[in-house]
Amino acid sequence: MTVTALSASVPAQLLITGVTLPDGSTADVYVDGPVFGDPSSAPADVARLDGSGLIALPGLVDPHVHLREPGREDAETIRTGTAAAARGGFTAVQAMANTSPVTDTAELACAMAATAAEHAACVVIPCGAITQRLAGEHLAELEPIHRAAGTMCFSDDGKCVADSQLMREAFEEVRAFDGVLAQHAQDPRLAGPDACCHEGELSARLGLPGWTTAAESAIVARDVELAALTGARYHVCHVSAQPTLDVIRAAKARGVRITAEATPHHLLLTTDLLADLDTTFKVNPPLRPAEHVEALRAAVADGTVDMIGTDHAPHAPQDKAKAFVAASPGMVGLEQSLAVVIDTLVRPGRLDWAGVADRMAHSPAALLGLTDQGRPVAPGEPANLCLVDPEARHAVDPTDTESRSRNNPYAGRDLPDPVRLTVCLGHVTYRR
Ligand SMILES: NC(=O)N[C@@H](CC(=O)O)C(=O)O
Ligand SMILES: [Zn+2]
Ligand SMILES: [Zn+2]
Repeated sequence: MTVTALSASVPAQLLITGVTLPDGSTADVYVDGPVFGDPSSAPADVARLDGSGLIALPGLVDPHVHLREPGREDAETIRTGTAAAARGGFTAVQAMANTSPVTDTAELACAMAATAAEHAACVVIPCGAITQRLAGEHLAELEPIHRAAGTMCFSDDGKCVADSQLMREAFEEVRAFDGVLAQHAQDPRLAGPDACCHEGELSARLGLPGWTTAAESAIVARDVELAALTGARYHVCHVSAQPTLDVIRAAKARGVRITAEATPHHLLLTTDLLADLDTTFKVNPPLRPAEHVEALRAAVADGTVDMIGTDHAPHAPQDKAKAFVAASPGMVGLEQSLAVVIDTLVRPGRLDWAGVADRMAHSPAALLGLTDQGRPVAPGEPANLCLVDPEARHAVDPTDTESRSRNNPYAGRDLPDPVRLTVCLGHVTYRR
């Protein structure tokens, strides 16, 4: 099993025979350098791979990962985080801005892109901050970041932009280049920095500060009005709660330009995992009861939730080995994202492979403005591929990872082990 940085390889030539495409048809797929070629034009001695029983998805795109570089390279780096991405089938990721320093200037966005060009195993898009230092007081260099780094998406993720007027001004600035604001929806008065458990019977019993679903849905409802007012695009990070889904449905019905993502952990895990106060399961927004998990699955299936975003959030051991209220929130997710989608949505018959390609490649690529990602697996298209064995399974081992961190909420769980091969713009970035 190998993971390779893009800069350390040349585009490959590879013929994958008899593979199943997302629409259910069978075809040969020919990786001819950076594009897919016509299989009948492949040379007789080309390297071959038997694709029977395998699914050829487009390379997956993750709109929400934390790579921790610069500032917390002990927890993750661009190299290790994108290696985990390649192993998870991803060919592009958006790196959130809550690094140290925060990605709030054009210079810092370009520095991240330069590091990625040297070390990354997939395409890395720097997300720009909405406000300077994520402090929620003054706007960051929105338009300069867009101009310098091609960034379309801006977010204070980790923090909520609570100031309505500042949010309005940010919408107005990104509207000019058709950019999008991605909100970490957490009203800081309803769910403050200590909030760490879904507000309900369990938070009361454990004595943990509650995180009401209204803290999420109220912010999204406000932002919908600002998106409608300004005509700008709006994206909801890591939706966790049923009332928020109602707000998103109503906004879409009104024609507001809104998209939303769900994480794999909110699609599988429930709040009762907090009963033993294991900080691995501490995350923002918190794990919710089963009725919210079910509502989220239905929303991904019907398209109310447009895409999957892992919110891959690696943390060093000492930041998790603390009292529950003091521990850092977040969990890794890149290497198990497709596995969780298969078990929660594909196997139960709620999403077909074309749906997976849409929620995990086409939709996030459109959000980020990536024209060469999330495209069909077809001759003439960019050679981005995630080759999937839908039957393989294993017990998840948190130490068997490309990530530098081990805060894996699926430890010991029986899950699919689907990714056989990842190809990014013709480069074989992962092969098992
Ligand atoms: N999700 C989390 O609990 N933590 C994220 C920040 C975030 O996505 O809000 C992190 O950066 O660790
Ligand atoms: Zn967040
Ligand atoms: Zn995040």
